[in-house]
Amino acid sequence: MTTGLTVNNLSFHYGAKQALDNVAFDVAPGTFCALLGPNGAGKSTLIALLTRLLVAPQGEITVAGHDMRREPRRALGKLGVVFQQSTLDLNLSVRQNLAYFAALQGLPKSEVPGRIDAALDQLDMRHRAEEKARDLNGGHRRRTELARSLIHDPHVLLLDEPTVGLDAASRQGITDHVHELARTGLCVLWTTHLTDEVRDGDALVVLHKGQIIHRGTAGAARGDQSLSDWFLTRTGETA
Ligand SMILES: Nc1ncnc2c1ncn2[C@@H]1O[C@H](COP(=O)(O)OP(=O)(O)OP(=O)(O)O)[C@@H](O)[C@H]1O
Repeated sequence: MTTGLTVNNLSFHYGAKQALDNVAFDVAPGTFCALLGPNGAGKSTLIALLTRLLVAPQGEITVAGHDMRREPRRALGKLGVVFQQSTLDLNLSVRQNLAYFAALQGLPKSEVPGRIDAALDQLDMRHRAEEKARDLNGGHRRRTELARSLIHDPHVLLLDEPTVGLDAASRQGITDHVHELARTGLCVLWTTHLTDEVRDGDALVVLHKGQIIHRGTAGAARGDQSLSDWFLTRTGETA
């Protein structure tokens, strides 16, 4: 039994359209895994299945040893998620957004203030805690969402193209920070179509037209080429 993320034999159709075809991979604790795929590869569908927004008729998903089909509450309880679209309530403060999520997670009330402070400290956001989410820039909103995703001590962190719409400095900051979280033992799955967010030491899963066409370490995959050129030769798409 793994404490990370395991996906086996996962397929999904939207009507006649096959979005995922027999997808299988795993991500160990302490690993930053980049799920790289061009537009339409199936990344969002995979994230929807991993978060149970969609349920696949076939295949297995295990989160920290909990089977998503048989023990969905336990599996989801070990997951932290940052969706592609912001899900902050812009009329609430940073602290209120996190408190709302803590209540949804059923965390004991007495623990909530301490957990919020610890999560905000991790993202260097404690000094912004009382500001309305509406008044934050895109990078700080993302950091707030990342802090929120950590508040219940997940074992597995899923991020669906988390840098979309951010400026270069914010993109770099979030990418660095999540790599650091993986170094502290978290199992991270980061979907992207941008090869510059992937580092040589990262685990790499390449999804193309619903199928996994490569698994390995990014540095070993690209060899002497840039990852972008390697990706182009494998998929015919630029990234
Ligand atoms: N609701 C839907 N109904 C029908 N087909 C869909 C639906 N959602 C996605 N698809 C198709 O499934 C395939 C995978 O889409 P998905 O959104 O998962 O890819 P993606 O890798 O996340 O792409 P992007 O980076 O553009 O978000 C695509 O061919 C897409 O057109």
